[in-house]
Amino acid sequence: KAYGKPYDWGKNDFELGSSLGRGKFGRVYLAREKRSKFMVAMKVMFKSELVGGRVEKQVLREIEIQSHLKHPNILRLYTWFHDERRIYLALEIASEGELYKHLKRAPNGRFEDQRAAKYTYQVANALHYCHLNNVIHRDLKPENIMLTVGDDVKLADFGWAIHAVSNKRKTMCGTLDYLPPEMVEGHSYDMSVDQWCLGILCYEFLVGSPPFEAADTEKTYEKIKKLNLIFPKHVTAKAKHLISKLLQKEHKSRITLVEVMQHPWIKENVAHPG
Ligand SMILES: O=C(O)Cn1ncc2ncnc(NCCc3cnc(NC(=O)Nc4cccc(Cl)c4)s3)c21
Repeated sequence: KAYGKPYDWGKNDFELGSSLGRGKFGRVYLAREKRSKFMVAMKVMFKSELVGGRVEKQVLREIEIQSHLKHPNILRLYTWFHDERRIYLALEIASEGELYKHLKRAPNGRFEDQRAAKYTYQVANALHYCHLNNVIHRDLKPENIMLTVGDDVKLADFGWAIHAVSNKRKTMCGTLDYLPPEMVEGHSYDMSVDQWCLGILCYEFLVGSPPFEAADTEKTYEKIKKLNLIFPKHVTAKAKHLISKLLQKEHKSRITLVEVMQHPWIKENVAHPG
């Protein structure tokens, strides 16, 4: 083979194993690279479905973005390839699957401060790395965050969301809850949309549901624009301070990801951040 030219991987390099989960656009299998015996999570998508869903460009953008991102809290996309009918993504394995199902299964459907703060810190760290690489995730939510066997989170799915069929959020507008005001109002937006989403995520970790959840689209938009933030009494003052500093209507008033990682609520609840 020509040296210097990256090896072009194909499906014959891998043995597919059991199914790890199913999403809107395909299934995920445990897979092993034959020569090295390296294990991956192989996401297999049908081109016909992607074209139907008009998301093929997003998958290609995701591949372009994610294959260049290397960070301990971002799920690695090792390689990808396609045959006449399917596209394959060879992904890092996060054996605990989607964080969403762990949130639903936690006592009272919410995380304690230590766990919520640890995951908030790790997501802020991953987002900070993305922003340093001019990547805006824009679709942050518990379904797009994977959990490892070591209880660390991995940001995933830099394209469009897929949902594991079992614990899919009931209403397909789950993403809607996370939309910042500037996106609801169709205004221009910048990197700080991720800070807004991190605020929604942190709230959902501590409360078990997003702050502006409502019965329908219109009501959710109204609550986002009105920004009436109500905290249950178990949420501590420090946590409320951090979330309120992220859920600012004015993008420029949102605290930075570095300030999130240094916030007293994080310092107090995360053993050794960094
Ligand atoms: O819990 C599970 O779902 C199963 N499971 N269990 C363990 C495990 N370890 C790693 N990954 C898993 N699942 C794949 C997670 C994804 C990461 N990146 C993605 N990207 C994507 O779907 N892109 C995409 C698809 C269709 C259209 C468009 Cl626009 C974009 S999916 C795992």
